[in-house]
Amino acid sequence: MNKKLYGDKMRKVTVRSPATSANLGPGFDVFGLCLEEPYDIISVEKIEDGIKIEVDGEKSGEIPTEPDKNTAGVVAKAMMKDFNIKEGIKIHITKGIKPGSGLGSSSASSAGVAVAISELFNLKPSKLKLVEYAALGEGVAAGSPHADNVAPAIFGGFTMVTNYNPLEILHVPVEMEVLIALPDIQISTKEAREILPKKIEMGEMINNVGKACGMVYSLFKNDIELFGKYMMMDKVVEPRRAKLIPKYEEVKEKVKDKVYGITISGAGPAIIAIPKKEYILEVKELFEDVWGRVYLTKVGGGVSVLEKL
Ligand SMILES: Nc1ncnc2c1ncn2[C@@H]1O[C@H](COP(=O)(O)OP(=O)(O)O)[C@@H](O)[C@H]1O
Ligand SMILES: N[C@@H](CCOP(=O)(O)O)C(=O)O
Repeated sequence: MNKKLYGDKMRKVTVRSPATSANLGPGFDVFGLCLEEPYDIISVEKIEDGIKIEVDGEKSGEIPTEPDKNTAGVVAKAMMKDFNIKEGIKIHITKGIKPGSGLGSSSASSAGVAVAISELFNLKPSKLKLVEYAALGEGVAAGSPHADNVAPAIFGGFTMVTNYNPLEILHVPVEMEVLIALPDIQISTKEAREILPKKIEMGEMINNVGKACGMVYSLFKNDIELFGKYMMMDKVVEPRRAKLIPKYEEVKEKVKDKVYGITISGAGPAIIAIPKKEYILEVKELFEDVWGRVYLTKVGGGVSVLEKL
């Protein structure tokens, strides 16, 4: 971090905002995991007035720069109003996370800008409050302000959104290596939510609550095998979205003895797997052959400040 004396004269803050993997099977709209890679780099700089947004990097041509349509702009606008900030800001986003990937691309911008603004104007909100602001961005990207990506992006580790209105987040720090495959297609979260049922059967509910409880228990017992087993047992969302991802079922079957768990990351098409140590490279190569891009990464610690000027 740049250690210049900034005091009141701080002009610019740059943060690294990570990808996140939501749902983890049975924890739809509740569970989220922060990843170390990929990530967006976001800087927020004071200007005279207004909110200006510039975007470059992965598929940046597809991302709106109007503040009301960009997730970062929506978050910035709300924070500046609530904290009565009279100056303007320029937000520069370098996308490292492909939009429509199932890796919380839109949320990374929301979470990153929330942290950068709070540092730049010395606002000191709680982490929970930052998640609340960041979740507003998801309203424009996904059509609902779900917080299961922004929560791990801000807290790091594994998070559970246990209540909306008021928002409640539980945080569990975890260490784990994960493989993320990114097939070369885009899935809009909004559309992947529309194919889900509005109501589910009692049996499906009992299954998913049971498996989700098992996953949380296994984290506290450090039992990665049990965590991965339950992660693959979602009966509600994953089976309905699996058909959107080419070769997903086929590959899942092929690697079932080489990973502790595998499921769709967020709304897809990204796939998250927890590989058994001895098969990491084998599974990585298989994913690369079928889907192209693969990240071998770890659970991360959340948005970090890179520079203050
Ligand atoms: N700052 C941003 N970063 C990424 N996507 C954004 C941003 N602002 C708005 N969007 C829009 O959000 C949508 C991508 O979000 P979403 O479908 O939830 O995918 P992801 O899983 O990658 O977050 C795209 O329509 C994109 O144009
Ligand atoms: N719970 C949401 C998560 C969407 O995550 P994203 O990374 O695809 O934006 C859902 O599954 O719809």
